[in-house]
Amino acid sequence: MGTVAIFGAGVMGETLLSGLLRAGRPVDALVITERRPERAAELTEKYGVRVLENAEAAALADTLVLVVKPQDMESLLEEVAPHVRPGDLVVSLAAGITTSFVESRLPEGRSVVRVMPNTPALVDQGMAAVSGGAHCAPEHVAEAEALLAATGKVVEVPEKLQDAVTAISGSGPAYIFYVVEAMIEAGVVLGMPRATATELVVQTLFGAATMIKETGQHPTVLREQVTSPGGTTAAALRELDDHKVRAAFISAMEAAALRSRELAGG
Ligand SMILES: NC(=O)C1=CN([C@@H]2O[C@H](COP(=O)(O)OP(=O)(O)OC[C@H]3O[C@@H](n4cnc5c(N)ncnc54)[C@H](O)[C@@H]3O)[C@@H](O)[C@H]2O)C=CC1
Ligand SMILES: O=C(O)[C@@H]1CCC=N1
Repeated sequence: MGTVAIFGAGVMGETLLSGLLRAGRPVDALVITERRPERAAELTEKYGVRVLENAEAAALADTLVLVVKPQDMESLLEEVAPHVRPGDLVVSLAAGITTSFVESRLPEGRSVVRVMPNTPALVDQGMAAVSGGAHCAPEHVAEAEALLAATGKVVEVPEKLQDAVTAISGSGPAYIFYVVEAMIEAGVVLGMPRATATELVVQTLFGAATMIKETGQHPTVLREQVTSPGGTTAAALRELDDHKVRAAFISAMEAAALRSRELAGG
């Protein structure tokens, strides 16, 4: 088994690291790099993983997974580029960063896969989309898929759809947490103790998500089943429509996709 190096062990780097370990990858087949020494020490203590400098890790690894912020990608690529050999695979998880951006900073002909993961990977319920670059064979894409499959579902998409993926499943968990926060606040306004409101909202979210997944029915059908004529749900949904919540979601996700397109430009 080749060595996987994770460059940048923040939220998403740790999520991937812990997922690979849970999936049974030996810790000595993994290394991380991390600019913040206290963060590196924390992860070594927690997982027993080796921490190397970027150049050392690049020289050692066959699979290089880049998990720094888009703004830090340029300088990271400068450090690792001289050490990326022809058979290596470079996997970028950074929002907005295209395969051609990465390829152009590496020696000619290197294999690059762009991935958009999400944080539910932390509980093995991730959703990731992968796209191969110009010098990728199907086995390179399959290798990246296998890495991400350790933490959830993976689909392959044409790279031009990656900004949309970022807006849907990459940022998506944050929209759901926002809705959950709002529903808990509403419960408190209605006189419910916060802990009980939280329990009711979280189980309702879990139940609704499970219904969508397991019944295979369209969300519109499921929503109609809850909406009695002249009842409480109809009263609530009219308020949501009056406040243009559906249109707000579309605008919000268009803004996310636009921001993803901007990020490679710095
Ligand atoms: N957090 C999320 O929900 C998602 C994040 N992503 C992408 O993952 C990437 C990382 O995001 P987060 O983990 O949230 O950010 P983060 O800020 O938590 O982690 C980035 C880590 O990289 C380290 N770092 C920066 N430059 C470095 C360098 N040159 N060498 C070594 N380490 C370096 C930082 O110290 C930090 O710990 C971003 O590009 C983001 O677009 C993608 C999908 C979801
Ligand atoms: O907010 C961001 O830029 C990253 C990408 C997707 C989720 N978080």
